[in-house]
Amino acid sequence: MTGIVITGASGRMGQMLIKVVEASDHAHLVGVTEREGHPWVGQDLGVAMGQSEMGVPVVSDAIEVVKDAQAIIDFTSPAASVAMAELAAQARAVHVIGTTGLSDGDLAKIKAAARHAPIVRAGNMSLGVNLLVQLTKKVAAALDEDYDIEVVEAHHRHKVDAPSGTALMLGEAAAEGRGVDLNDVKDSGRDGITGARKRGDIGFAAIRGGDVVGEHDVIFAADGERIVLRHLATDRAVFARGALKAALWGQGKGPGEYDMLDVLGL
Ligand SMILES: NC(=O)C1=CN([C@@H]2O[C@H](COP(=O)(O)OP(=O)(O)OC[C@H]3O[C@@H](n4cnc5c(N)ncnc54)[C@H](OP(=O)(O)O)[C@@H]3O)[C@@H](O)[C@H]2O)C=CC1
Ligand SMILES: O=C(O)C1=N[C@H](C(=O)O)C[C@H](O)C1
Repeated sequence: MTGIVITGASGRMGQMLIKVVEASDHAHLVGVTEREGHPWVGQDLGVAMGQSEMGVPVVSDAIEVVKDAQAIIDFTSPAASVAMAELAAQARAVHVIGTTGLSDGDLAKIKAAARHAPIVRAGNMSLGVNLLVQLTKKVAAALDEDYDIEVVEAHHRHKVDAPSGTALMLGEAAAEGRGVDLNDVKDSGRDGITGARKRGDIGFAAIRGGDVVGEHDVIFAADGERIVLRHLATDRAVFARGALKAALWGQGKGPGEYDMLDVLGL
């Protein structure tokens, strides 16, 4: 049984991850974290959730629980994930990072931590999206710049980052298929008199509202036809199941940065 720590236990993904790990025959919870000052901190997890005692502490200082863990599953905030990467590296535990909105500076710190322990990171941990990444690469490689590529995503009203991590994964896949660097062709947040679309650009658009779990379209639009590759997530369990799979897959792996394509063998 692999001992797991879940960070951000009260969050949308934290709660889903707790359910998925609790239901697993291959993993068990050794601790969960919440940010300092959160009302759950200091309580037993079961009691905090309004259920019976689980024997799992909710702590704000992750050091207390990471020492007993083989893997940490982390869907929180960029600052929290960077701090956790250092702790997980010290404990030589597998760190699964689902957090999105990471800056280049955050990514550099995560890369440094991965010199000491395995880190699996992906902006989307579902099988469906990772398959769509591969399909996007293939379609982009088959089409020339007569086909304008646009990535459109929709998420719930609470989401704080845009474009979504998934949209960026899909944009990077499209750029790779075309043999270009996304940084050179990325066009996001159009507003006002932006001028006509530049040939070869990869555009991004974000919709925020209600309780949308996560929807992504990759559109290849040419004169006379349009190809649309679409993924609709309707249940956060798809992300949580992928994250647990990554935590188990990472056991025994050497230090380094991995993604869900590695985990899923895609
Ligand atoms: N890769 C993937 O497949 C997916 C990625 N995500 C990403 O995961 C992240 C979280 O999403 P979601 O669950 O919806 O967000 P939530 O805001 O619901 O949850 C985040 C949780 O982390 C807590 N937190 C913040 N800082 C710390 C800290 N230092 N230590 C411990 N806990 C902390 C927050 O507490 P508080 O609210 O009190 O600050 C909150 O409970 C986002 O970046 C999102 O984009 C989401 C779904 C799938
Ligand atoms: O914040 C979310 O909810 C989600 N975030 C991830 C992203 O940024 O792509 C994955 C999923 O779409 C849900």
